[in-house]
Amino acid sequence: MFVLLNLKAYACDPVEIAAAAADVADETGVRVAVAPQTAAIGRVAETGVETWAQHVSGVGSGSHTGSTLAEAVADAGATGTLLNHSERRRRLADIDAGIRAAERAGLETVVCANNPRQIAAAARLEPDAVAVEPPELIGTGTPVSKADPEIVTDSVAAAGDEVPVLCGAGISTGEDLLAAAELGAEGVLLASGVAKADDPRAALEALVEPL
Ligand SMILES: O=C(CO)COP(=O)(O)O
Repeated sequence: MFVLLNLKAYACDPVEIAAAAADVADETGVRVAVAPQTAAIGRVAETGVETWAQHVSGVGSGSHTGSTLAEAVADAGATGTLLNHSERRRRLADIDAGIRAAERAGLETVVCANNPRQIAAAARLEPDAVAVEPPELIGTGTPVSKADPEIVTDSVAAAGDEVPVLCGAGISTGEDLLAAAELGAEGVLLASGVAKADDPRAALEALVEPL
């Protein structure tokens, strides 16, 4: 299972969480990546943890003020990027351009979507993986794998054989992770369960413990 930890814009210490994630990955062999704020990518990557961007713009270098270049986040140490997160929705053409920009920069891509229909469309754009996250469950602590297991199994079917599916929203425990795996997800995307925890290291350790 791939554990992709999205720190969003939470008021957490990204380096402390990244160092804990690097240790947990080393100690358990579980693939754990951290997606911090863009400005923290370099500092997070220095911990040795697999580092992702939360978003890249679908542009190359040029006159694009305020954009986030895929090449720039790759230079800073990121090896992958989320695209079209529920809190950063893009139009289809922008998602396509974002995937192509990420590919040019050598970044792995996970395209997020709300439901199995959107997962089918996202998978046709040929990202490395897709992630289904029902927006109504994000940040609730109610795991998608329990509240709406069919959205995961239907997304796995919709994505087809070629594109792995992650699931997210409300995932915070090892039990949630196992449930996601049983539904066919190859990873989880999570945020508040670790980023807002009093002890993020302990939260991460407990999360991967049953794997
Ligand atoms: O949006 C998410 C991850 O990208 C899920 O957030 P929560 O884990 O806080 O529900």
